[in-house]
Amino acid sequence: MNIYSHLPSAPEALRLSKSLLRSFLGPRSTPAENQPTPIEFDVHINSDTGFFPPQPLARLTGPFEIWESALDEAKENLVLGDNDWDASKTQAGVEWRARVASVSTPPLSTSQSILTCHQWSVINTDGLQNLRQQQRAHMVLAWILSYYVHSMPPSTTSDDIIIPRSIAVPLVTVSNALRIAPILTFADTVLWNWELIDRTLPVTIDNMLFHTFSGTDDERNFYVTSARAELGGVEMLRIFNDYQNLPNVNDLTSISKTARDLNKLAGVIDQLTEVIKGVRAVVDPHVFYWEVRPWFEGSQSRGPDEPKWIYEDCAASDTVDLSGPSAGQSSVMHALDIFLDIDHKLKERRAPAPSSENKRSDTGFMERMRRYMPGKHRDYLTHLAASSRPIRALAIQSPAIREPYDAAVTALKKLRDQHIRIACLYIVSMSRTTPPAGCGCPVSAMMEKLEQERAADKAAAKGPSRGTGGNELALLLKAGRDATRRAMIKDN
Ligand code: HEM
Repeated sequence: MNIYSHLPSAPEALRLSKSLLRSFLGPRSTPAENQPTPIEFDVHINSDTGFFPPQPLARLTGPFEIWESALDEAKENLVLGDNDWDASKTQAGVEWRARVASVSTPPLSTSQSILTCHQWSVINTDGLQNLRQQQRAHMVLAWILSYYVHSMPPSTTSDDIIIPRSIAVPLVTVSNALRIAPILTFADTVLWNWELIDRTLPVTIDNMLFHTFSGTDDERNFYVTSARAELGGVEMLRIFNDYQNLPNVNDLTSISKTARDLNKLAGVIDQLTEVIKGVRAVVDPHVFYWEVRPWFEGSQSRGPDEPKWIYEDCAASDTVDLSGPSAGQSSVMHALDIFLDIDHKLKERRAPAPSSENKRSDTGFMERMRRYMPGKHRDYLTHLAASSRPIRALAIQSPAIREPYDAAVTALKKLRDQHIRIACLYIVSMSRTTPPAGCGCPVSAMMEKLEQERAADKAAAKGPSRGTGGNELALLLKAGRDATRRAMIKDN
């Protein structure tokens, strides 16, 4: 290793020395001793998997095997409830749901009672022996829940949707143990939803196989893209960790390292932007919008007039968090926001002042999304947020860090600009199209075109597009981008 390449040049050393003098007035550093290590938060930075478990979660056995087989069967046979062109699939859904719910409702007929040969019951989750088994149980039950709700034919009434106790009770119990929302989350679709293609090879993106609801490559590639961003983020976690563990933040060596690491961070964020951009090549927007995204909807994702999900035998279904999964629940992205001190809640006085649209947006969204993360990951974020050496404050005091800090913020702002474009293409534009047609004949094509025009009118009348969390999409994402820009020191 050439150590000279890591030393500052003469003018840079002069600048750093001046900065050092000024830094004595800056934030006080605290010794790094007795700091919890990332691994205590289930964040495996050293083994390169970050918020992913270091190995895939093993299939559950014993009494829990019934959940695993129900999920296998659902993946094989179930389709979205509005897919009415394949009667055999519709029937498979009816039978599967009856079996899962058999513990709630007595069988109606002899033919249905035959279906209960695998006896469903409310399985006690005390038998799950460790964190990994609890995570697996959450993932399997959350997928079963999504299959249960979204394979139902579209409701013609506003009646609540009852989630049978066979799913609801163990899901809520295991969610309480993990301190995560009792619904499909980013962890269930990305962090815990994979196995190794070749078990003799390490955990890398090319060696991970993701499972899907729709059976499409588009859905698989959507998870791969999110996973790629998540694994790319491990390098950021290392940077945050190194900074937290510096014995002192004010000496010349530390300032020089921090400046270098912030520049490196800007480079990593640029790579994540490329990853997000890359989704266009591998995920078809129409397939995503019509065949993948409906599986992600949570309770009342389409608005407050939609039927609510009620968890049988679980107290206070009304107050639990039941939004759908989103990369907004990725702990890596939250860690980045915390490290750079992005003020999504508009609590700080920063320039340029928030627009009236910014103020109208859902400023509590990012904080709410943390409740959809595993509790241990949230603890890591809390730990990071409690740092006694906030980097933005240090950058304000230390000219040598200011520019690299602003470079990292600029990179994150550009990432959010790019993400807005993607979200608009995949959701806002696609909401004006019609679902894929069952037949390719010219009459059908003409009917489809007419239908599309009608749908566009309807979409315009329906108001703004919503995220899976039910929020107003464009307003939310732009507010996040503007909050990022507001962190720039040179404008303040
Ligand atoms: C087809 C690709 C994607 C689409 C359509 C999409 C769409 C969305 C939507 C609609 C939201 C609003 C929150 C909600 O769900 O209610 C959101 C939030 C978010 N997404 Fe994506 N997303 C995509 C890919 C990604 C990827 C690959 C990342 C990885 C970095 C990402 C990171 C985020 C973050 C961090 C948020 C929270 C809001 C913010 O930080 O600006 N998204 N996304």
